[in-house]
Order: sequence, then structure tokens, then C-alpha cells
Amino acid sequence: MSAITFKNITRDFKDGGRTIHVLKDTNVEINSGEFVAIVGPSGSGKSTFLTIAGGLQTPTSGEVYINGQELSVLSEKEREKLRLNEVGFILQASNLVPFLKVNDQFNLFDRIMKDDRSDYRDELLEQLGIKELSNKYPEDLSGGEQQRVAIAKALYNDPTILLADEPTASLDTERALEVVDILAKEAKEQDKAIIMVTHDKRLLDKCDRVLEMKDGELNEVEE
Ligand SMILES: Nc1ncnc2c1ncn2[C@@H]1O[C@H](COP(=O)(O)OP(=O)(O)OP(=O)(O)O)[C@@H](O)[C@H]1O
Repeated sequence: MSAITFKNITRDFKDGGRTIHVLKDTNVEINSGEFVAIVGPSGSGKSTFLTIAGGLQTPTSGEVYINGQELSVLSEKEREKLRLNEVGFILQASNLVPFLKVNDQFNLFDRIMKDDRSDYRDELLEQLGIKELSNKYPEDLSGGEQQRVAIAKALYNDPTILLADEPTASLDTERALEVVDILAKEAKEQDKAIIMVTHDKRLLDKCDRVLEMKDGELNEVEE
């Protein structure tokens, strides 16, 4: 099933009197169960692609579909609901709240969602090998541990789509491969669509597809 579809997407930004065409007529379809890498030079529009895919910013023209639902026909509230239910984000800056212990990061989410997912939480933390970190603050965790907690947070709501912006940027090779293995496993075993922006060529073997953003266009890289 198509998780994310871009139809003739463009995204322009104004820079002084100049218009920069960051995305030019981008067409792509990413399916459930696929683990896809987005590569490309700095400033080529990878983060722009990811934030449009997750409904965080709107394109200048074209249509974006999340699980078959076109976004532009939804109200801001409906878009927010879809995003909250269907999309998990792992952003460049760690999305951990610095003054909350790991466990309380999840409690906060339960409170916001008026839900209690503690059974699923235990399972998730166990699966990611971070259950023993529950009582620690983010600053007491290594980069790899912080990133695994960030992944657990992104997965906590069981989203069908996971968007990750350089999730391994601060990690050494061993930890980076570990994180990518977790993402690959989530895509396959939980049938999630996972899109990862990365500069790290060592990780590409683990992905089902590699797309390159260059000169405003997104093209499949043949391996
Ligand atoms: N809100 C904005 N306003 C104006 N220009 C923007 C905005 N967001 C992005 N841009 C411009 O769009 C271009 C693409 O930015 P983007 O962050 O998507 O690239 P990127 O490929 O993710 O870069 P990097 O690899 O360095 O993170 C850049 O030239 C950037 O300056």
C-alpha cells in the first residue's frame, strides 16, 4: 500500500528578491514496509522533502497523499490529527525533553493522549535494549542511547510512517549500524514506511531503495 505519494510537488522559497526552486516537479511513491534512504548534497532539499512528506509544511504546488489521504483537502486540525496518528518523526536535534527522565518522557505523551500504553512501552524499550535507562535523564545517556530513546518515542504511538532526519549523525559506525538495523527491522516486521535522510553511505546497503535529491529533482539510485 502506498504510504506517501508526491504528485508533481514543487516547493519554492523567496530569498530577498530571488525565488529558489528547492523541489521541482517531484513525483515519488513510498510503500508500507519499505525502508528508503534520501541522499544528496547539503542544501539540496532533503529536509524540505521530509517535512512536506510529514505534513509539517505545505508544498507550493502539487499533491501529497499520506496513506491515500490527500493533505490539501484537510483542515489544519484534520492534518494535525492525521500527523499525530500516522507519522513519527526522528529529527536532527534530539526530540528528548532535557529535564524529564526517560520514563517521564513517555508518561507525558500518555497524559497528552489521555492513554496508558505502559505495556507497549515495556515491550518497546525491551526491544530497543533501553529498558534499564528508564530512570535516567537524557544528559546521562550516550549519543547512541539518546538516539534509541528518540526512536522509541517516535514509535510509541505505533505510526504507520516514520520520518528520520539524519538519525545516525552523532553516532560511531557500530552504533549507527545498530540504529539502522532497528529501523530496517521495524519496516519489515511492522510493515512501516520508513524514510531516512542520511549523508552516511555506509548505511545504504540496509535500505530497500535509495533516492537522490539533486538540482531540485528526486531520482532513484540504481545499485
Ligand atoms: N523556511 C525557509 N525559508 C527560506 N529558505 C529555506 C527554508 N527552508 C529551506 N530553505 C532553503 O531550501 C534549500 C534546501 O534546504 P534543506 O534544509 O531542505 O536542504 P538539505 O538537503 O536538507 O540540507 P542539509 O543536508 O544541509 O541538511 C536551502 O537552500 C535552504 O536554505
